[in-house]
Amino acid sequence: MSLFVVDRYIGEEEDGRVSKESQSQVLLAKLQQKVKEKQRQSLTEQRESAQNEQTEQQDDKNKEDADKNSSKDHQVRKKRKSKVGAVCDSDLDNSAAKKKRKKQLAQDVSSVSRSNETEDKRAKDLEESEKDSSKPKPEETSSPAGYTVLGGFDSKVLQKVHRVLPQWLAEPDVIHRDIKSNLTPISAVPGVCAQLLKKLEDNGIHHFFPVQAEVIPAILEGAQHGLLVGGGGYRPRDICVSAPTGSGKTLSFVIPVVQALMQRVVCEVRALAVLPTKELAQQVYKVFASYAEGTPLKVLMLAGQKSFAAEQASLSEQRGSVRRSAADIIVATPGRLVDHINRNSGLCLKQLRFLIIDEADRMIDSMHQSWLSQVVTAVYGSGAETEATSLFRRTEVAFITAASLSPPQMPLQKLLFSATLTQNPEKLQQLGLHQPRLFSSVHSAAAGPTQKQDHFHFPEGLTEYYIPCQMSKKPLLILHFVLRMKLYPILCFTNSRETAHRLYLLVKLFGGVQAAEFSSRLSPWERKKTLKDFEQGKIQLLISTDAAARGIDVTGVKCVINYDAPQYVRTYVHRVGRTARAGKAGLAFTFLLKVQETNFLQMVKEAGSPGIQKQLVKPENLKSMEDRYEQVLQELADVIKDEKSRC
Ligand SMILES: Nc1ncnc2c1ncn2[C@@H]1O[C@H](COP(=O)(O)OP(=O)(O)OP(=O)(O)O)[C@@H](O)[C@H]1O
Repeated sequence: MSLFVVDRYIGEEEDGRVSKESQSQVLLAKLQQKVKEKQRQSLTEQRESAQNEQTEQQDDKNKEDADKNSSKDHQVRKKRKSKVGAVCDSDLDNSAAKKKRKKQLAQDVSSVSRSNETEDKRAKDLEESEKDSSKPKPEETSSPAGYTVLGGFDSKVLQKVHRVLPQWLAEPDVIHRDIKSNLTPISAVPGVCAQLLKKLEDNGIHHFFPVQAEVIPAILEGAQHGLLVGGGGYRPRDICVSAPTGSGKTLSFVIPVVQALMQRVVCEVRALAVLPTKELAQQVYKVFASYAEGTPLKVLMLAGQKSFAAEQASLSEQRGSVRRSAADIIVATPGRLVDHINRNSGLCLKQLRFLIIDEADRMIDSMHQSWLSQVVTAVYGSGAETEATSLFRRTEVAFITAASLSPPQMPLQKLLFSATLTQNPEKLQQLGLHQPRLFSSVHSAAAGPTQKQDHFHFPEGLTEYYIPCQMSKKPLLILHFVLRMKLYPILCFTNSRETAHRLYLLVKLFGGVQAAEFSSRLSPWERKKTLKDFEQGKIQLLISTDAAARGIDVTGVKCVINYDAPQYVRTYVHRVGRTARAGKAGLAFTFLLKVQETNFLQMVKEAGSPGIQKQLVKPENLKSMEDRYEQVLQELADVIKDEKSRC
């Protein structure tokens, strides 16, 4: 048996420090232990078999001698019968045989002791090597049992293996992060049709943001010869976009998809956008619906806002004797989408051309729900009826050969968008991307091989602060912040819905600000209404769980407060990204307990934050609020008690 030591990239956490407890060492130690057990076992077996052999040999000898003796006795007895005086001769023979037997026995004993000596020596060696196991020697590599022992238990320096990204990840098309100084007039971006340009103008959009100026032409290029083939007659490349929060990623897929589909003749589901939450689906649905207006395209949402039956009814319509799709573009959440696929509700994805995965890193994390594999099966799955009627062949991504290109291809192009797109190739692998092309504001190659995987760009207009505080003073501090600084509208995040609810009750009881809560405590309808009120300025302070951390686009949020520090850097990036959107300025404050400070600041720094400043609040500034605060705490206790009794 031989072991191979493979230097493997074991993640960024291990970078720079060699851990004794690293998985590979533990595994190696286990293997070595097993090898030693085997060696000991084989030694015991060898010793036993040697002893057995000798005992057998001895038995055989004795038997042989006995046989010889008996035949001699027989002859002697014969002779006795003939010669009486021959007795002495026979006695002489017997004594010679005894002597011979003794000599043989002595030889056997000495050979056994010799062999025992060798075995003892081996066992001794093994014991010694075990005692000295922390310092294995190279000679140990050849053991009697034929095992090869590699490595040892001493702490040796592991060879540092740098992350090597695939070329498409290492060398992306770079997107400028600074929106304001990199605006492109909408008419200067090639490929956008007059109808959509007018629509953009009508919506007050005169310039494209950097991400839009790069990504819109790239998607359009894949559809310039119609929906069947991309540039050069090949299947279009999948597109991944990693750009800061609020940089305008939504329009960068809405515009090219609407344009690519607007010339269609027959209504079929050709674009599917999947988003993690109902609220985000609703938001993207609105943008699609707005730009599809005035075209023949129909946009539909499958996110559980309506009943399943109502959604099912809206999916298709009867035209004469055939049922036809009633949607060209569907915006869905993964759960509802899978429901429709599994319950055969009439959702047909056989003509799907664009699969848009927004908040892609979050969607990859929810891949265990296998929503993507179900969509892909629905796209490529064979159906007798479609095979017969369809002009086009659908084949999953594979090697391109002359034969595979001969029939007209109906490709499925995947478009991925996120502010925190993972650079982990193993995670991206799950998406089955075809010759992907990455557009990113983070240039990995330029940043060097030691750059952390979780490295992101923050919006240019964002200013970050942290406020050191004590647990008991946090509620009072937030009241001070909200009521004194008046940076409305404020979006405040907590780590649980219970905290969000209590904080909301406290602020409401204290008075002086229009507050609301946003979490899974509310029904979908209440959540929708709350967001609308917040957008319209009816709510000045929205206290929310991470339900509103991602993607939610509320224009003009001036300030984000992390009442509870987020545990993960991605959560932080998305939370603070609710402000400083579309090139505007914004503030983010994070309350940090003493114990959280070091780790949190390190995490944010490593994530690529341009700098987070310390903001101190003098205790005397809180003095004037303390009496009222104590009184409100009493009232809060009563309200909570009352709520509990009603549950
Ligand atoms: N070219 C543009 N000109 C002016 N405003 C724009 C333009 N493009 C987008 N916006 C506005 O910028 C805001 C942010 O856009 P969007 O929601 O698409 O950002 P995003 O990159 O998807 O952010 P997130 O990562 O947080 O989801 C929206 O209010 C949108 O209307």
